[in-house]
Amino acid sequence: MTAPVDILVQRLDPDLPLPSYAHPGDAGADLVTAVDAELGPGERVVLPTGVAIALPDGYAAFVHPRSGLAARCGVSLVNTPGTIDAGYRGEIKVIVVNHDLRTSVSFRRGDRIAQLVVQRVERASFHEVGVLPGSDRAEGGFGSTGGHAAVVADMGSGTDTVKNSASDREGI
Ligand SMILES: O=c1ccn([C@H]2C[C@H](O)[C@@H](COP(=O)(O)OP(=O)(O)OP(=O)(O)O)O2)c(=O)[nH]1
Ligand SMILES: [Mg+2]
Repeated sequence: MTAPVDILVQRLDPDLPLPSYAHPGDAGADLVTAVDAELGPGERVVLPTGVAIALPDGYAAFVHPRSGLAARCGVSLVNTPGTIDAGYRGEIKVIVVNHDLRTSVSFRRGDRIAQLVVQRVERASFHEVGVLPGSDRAEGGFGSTGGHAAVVADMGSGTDTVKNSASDREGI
């Protein structure tokens, strides 16, 4: 295993843990909520985590959802992944959303709500040109290669459910 990157952490709430990996080899270090919260269907909230960090230059950290919360409760992050810049010294906050249409979800202080993935990032310098070099993909995008899911539109009572035909699904 490669040597870990040292990251300075300020504990803004002395009773809450530092970000921590559940297992060796995990990519994400879990973050906890510093406050209780209850989210109704479709609601969102910004939750404090009780920690601030100083990333080394050339790194960023990304706040990712936890798949267990997503699968069990429909909970994700509005801005997934949230970006923590190397120069940011404020408290890491997590913008949680309850995507479930029927069920509320509650969090208790100390619950693990998200995970922080630390990565090296490149800085780019942007050079304006009149014409870009050609490529095989060219301007194709947004499903241009096909193979995506069918759209099923419910047209309301008294009408049949309308499914897009395969030819409709070859891109937009
Ligand atoms: O989920 C997140 C996303 C961002 N941040 C903090 C760290 C980040 O460095 C800063 C700014 O984030 P971002 O650049 O995504 O937001 P912005 O809306 O562009 O704000 P700004 O104008 O401050 O850059 O907010 C969080 O604590 N949690
Ligand atoms: Mg920004």
